[in-house]
Amino acid sequence: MKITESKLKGCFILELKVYEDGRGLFFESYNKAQLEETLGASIDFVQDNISVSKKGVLRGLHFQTEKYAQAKLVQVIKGKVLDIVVDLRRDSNTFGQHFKIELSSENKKSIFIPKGMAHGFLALSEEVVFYYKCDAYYHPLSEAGIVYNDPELKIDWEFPETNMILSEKDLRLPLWKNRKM
Ligand SMILES: Cc1cn([C@H]2C[C@H](O)[C@@H](COP(=O)(O)OP(=O)(O)O[C@H]3O[C@H](C)C(=O)[C@H](O)[C@H]3O)O2)c(=O)[nH]c1=O
Repeated sequence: MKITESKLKGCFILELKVYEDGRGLFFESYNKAQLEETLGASIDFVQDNISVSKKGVLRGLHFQTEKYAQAKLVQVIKGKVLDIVVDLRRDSNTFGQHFKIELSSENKKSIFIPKGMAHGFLALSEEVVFYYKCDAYYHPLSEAGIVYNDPELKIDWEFPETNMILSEKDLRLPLWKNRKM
């Protein structure tokens, strides 16, 4: 597995080693020891999530606050997404900046997203199966987010806004300047 740090400190891109043969292929989607060695810290995921999205679905930008903040290991099992991570950490020199990457079942890349980040993705293929591990449980009262088209974040989703599909909840998410801390 090749691991490189993104421009957001602590957010890593994992390129998994794929073993192909006449039957198909195999790859380790998660290896605790290798990830902990990279992080220099322990990681204990407690919840796995799967979402299925059709082309144009945008889920995000989401995060959980305070003690329910989640670190995530995200990957695409089927299809392709544009994945976006926003640095919410006030003491970070990339505070307010975002990192974007294409994740797909083809490139088999995954990203480790540390606590203190907002996360979202846009489905670029007809169907996307998105799978991710979280190191804190879902806690609805701690759910928070930032609206996808916030004028300060200036995220280019590289997709026609008229073709985007968002939940009512996500359309009503606050601006960056009004986000829940
Ligand atoms: C996140 C979550 C949701 N739910 C329930 C709550 C709703 O009734 C339903 C759909 O939830 P939601 O619309 O928040 O799902 P997404 O829009 O995919 O949310 C995710 O979107 C982005 C990409 C993320 O990174 C977050 O982890 C997560 O917020 O599942 C649960 O039961 N457990 C959970 O952990």
